[in-house]
Amino acid sequence: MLTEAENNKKKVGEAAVAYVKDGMTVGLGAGSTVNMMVETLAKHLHKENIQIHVVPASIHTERLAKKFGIPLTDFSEVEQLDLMIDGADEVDQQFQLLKGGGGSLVREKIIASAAQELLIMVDESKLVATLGRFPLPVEILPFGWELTAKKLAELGAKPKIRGGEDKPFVTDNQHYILDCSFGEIPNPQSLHNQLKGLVGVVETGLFVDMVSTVLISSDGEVSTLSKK
Ligand SMILES: O=C(CO)[C@H](O)[C@H](O)COP(=O)(O)O
Repeated sequence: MLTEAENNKKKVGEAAVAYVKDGMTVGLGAGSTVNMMVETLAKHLHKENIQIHVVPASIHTERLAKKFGIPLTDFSEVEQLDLMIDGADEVDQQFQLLKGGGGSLVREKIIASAAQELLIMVDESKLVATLGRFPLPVEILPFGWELTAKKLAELGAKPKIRGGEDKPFVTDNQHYILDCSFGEIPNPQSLHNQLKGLVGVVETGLFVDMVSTVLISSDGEVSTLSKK
């Protein structure tokens, strides 16, 4: 028996796989919504007799795709993807995203930047007027992370090392993540630019002007918001 949250993830995943067509190269993000969607995608490919190739954004997503027999590819073979399907931690009214709660923001952003369309799956609770309720994940180099945290604090954040100082969480890229509470982020592009200007910052979880379509689940129903 699925919980309400799991059912919402299942339904939004079912809606997302309908965008996957024969011959596509598809990026798959990371996180619990994507995890649930991978099995649904495998069933969709089988049922519709569709052949695709997938670029996964995390080692975990890669393992899941392999488990369900979904063919993989990478950037040594493809330059452009037709579609990227991913989750998000927050979506604002301008379709700007805050991502990285699952720790895969760098690879997700690389794949999304190579995709013609970025399709985001969320439940209603992730829609916000302004980004910033969820602490912003910032991927950083482990070397000198304490200094990078201080620099982020000088820019107004309250940075916390993910996993704790004794055993920081290590990303698939062998980096750390600082979860940074900035309060409201009215101008995501400007904050992103400021953070990227710091030595030691690899990437931020702000995905600005990348999304075309957001699928939103609520009470087991899915609605679609598309950017004009
Ligand atoms: O950005 C992400 C991973 O880096 C995830 O897409 C985001 O954290 C949402 O995850 P979930 O589907 O578990 O709520």
